[in-house]
Amino acid sequence: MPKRAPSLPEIGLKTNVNKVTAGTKEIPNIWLRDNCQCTACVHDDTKQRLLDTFSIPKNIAISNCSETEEAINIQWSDGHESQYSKEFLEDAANTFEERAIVRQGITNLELWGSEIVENPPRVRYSETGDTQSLVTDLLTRIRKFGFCYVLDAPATPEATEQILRSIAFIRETHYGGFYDFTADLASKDTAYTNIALEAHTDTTYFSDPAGLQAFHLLEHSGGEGGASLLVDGFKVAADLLAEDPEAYGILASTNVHSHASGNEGIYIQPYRGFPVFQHDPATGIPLQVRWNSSDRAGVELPIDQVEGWYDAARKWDALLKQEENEYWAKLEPGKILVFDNWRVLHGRSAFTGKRRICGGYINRDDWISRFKVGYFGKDRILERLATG
Ligand SMILES: C[N+](C)(C)CCCC[C@H](N)C(=O)O
Ligand SMILES: O=C(O)CCC(=O)C(=O)O
Repeated sequence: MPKRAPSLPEIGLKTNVNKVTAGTKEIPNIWLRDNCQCTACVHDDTKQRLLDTFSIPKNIAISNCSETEEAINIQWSDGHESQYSKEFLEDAANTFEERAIVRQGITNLELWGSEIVENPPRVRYSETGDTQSLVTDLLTRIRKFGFCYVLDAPATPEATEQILRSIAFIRETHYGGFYDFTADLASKDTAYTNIALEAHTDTTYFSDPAGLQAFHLLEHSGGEGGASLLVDGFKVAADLLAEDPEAYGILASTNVHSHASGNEGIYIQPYRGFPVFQHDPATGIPLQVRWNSSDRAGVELPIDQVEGWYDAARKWDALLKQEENEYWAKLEPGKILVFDNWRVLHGRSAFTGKRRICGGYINRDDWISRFKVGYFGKDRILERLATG
């Protein structure tokens, strides 16, 4: 569990002016009143605000207040009574980084390169059917490393789907929901061929790219090749930032468009362009790598200025293709690969023969939600909603 900030602000009351303070910060009455957690202000089941925020008088004041070791009790000038735990108030006064931890489900990231082949993150499927602890272990490793294997899984689409659905519902796309594909161009996308695919993230053409992606190789017969490639996009982005901050800045600030246009009647593009690298503006924490050269459409620059973007992208591409950043592995029946498509790029070598893979996409918000419940617990999540 992340440690609470060591220097927590002293929570107290300035009774002479009837203000709640957290260290040197005065907590505005309107925020306090609006975030009363009583069951008249917050629906006990749905956790939604019942209070009409703007029915609170702009000059709401503290009529009476008392402080205990753990909490602050307030009688408001509108007659309402509220109680706030000091931990709740500490959270409100904390740094953006601290407040983001529970909201975004943040753990310490383990960046990796090709050396991960020595000890890749993995969990073991157990016949016990206790998928809840399996899922928490699986997602904790994915949150930390960006990917994890599920070993000893039944080599069936059914078992694969069941494991994915124990995380969250599978995302329906124009490829269907749970996918089971071979090189037959059943969908007009190069994934459904046997050519090599360089490291990329999927669904850059969706406004909200798939969060998790899973591959379970069920069969590869009568041929060779088809090795799987993983690259830690956050690690390589950090390397680019260190080596060429200008190139990094161009890729982090230039919007790029993408498309999926191979299937009859389907011409998908996101509602806006997105940069290759995205961070949380409040904390600088890396959020997403969006990279797919095959599906790239326009670069959102005046045409006579795009060369700088290409120069920066060439440097990024070269780093992605450095052996030290490439983790190659042969997937096999019973070994399910699940990875964070917002961080880890994937690819494959060309292959011959019949090769069949099943798996699914899960939305970012849905898998992070499931991770948070297992890692932080419901109570901690709920108590941080107003202050995150
Ligand atoms: C088979 N499966 C549905 C996983 C992939 C479909 C193709 C994904 C596409 N090439 C992209 O990069 O988004
Ligand atoms: O066939 C594979 O191993 C990967 C295919 C792929 O990159 C994809 O489906 O996005």
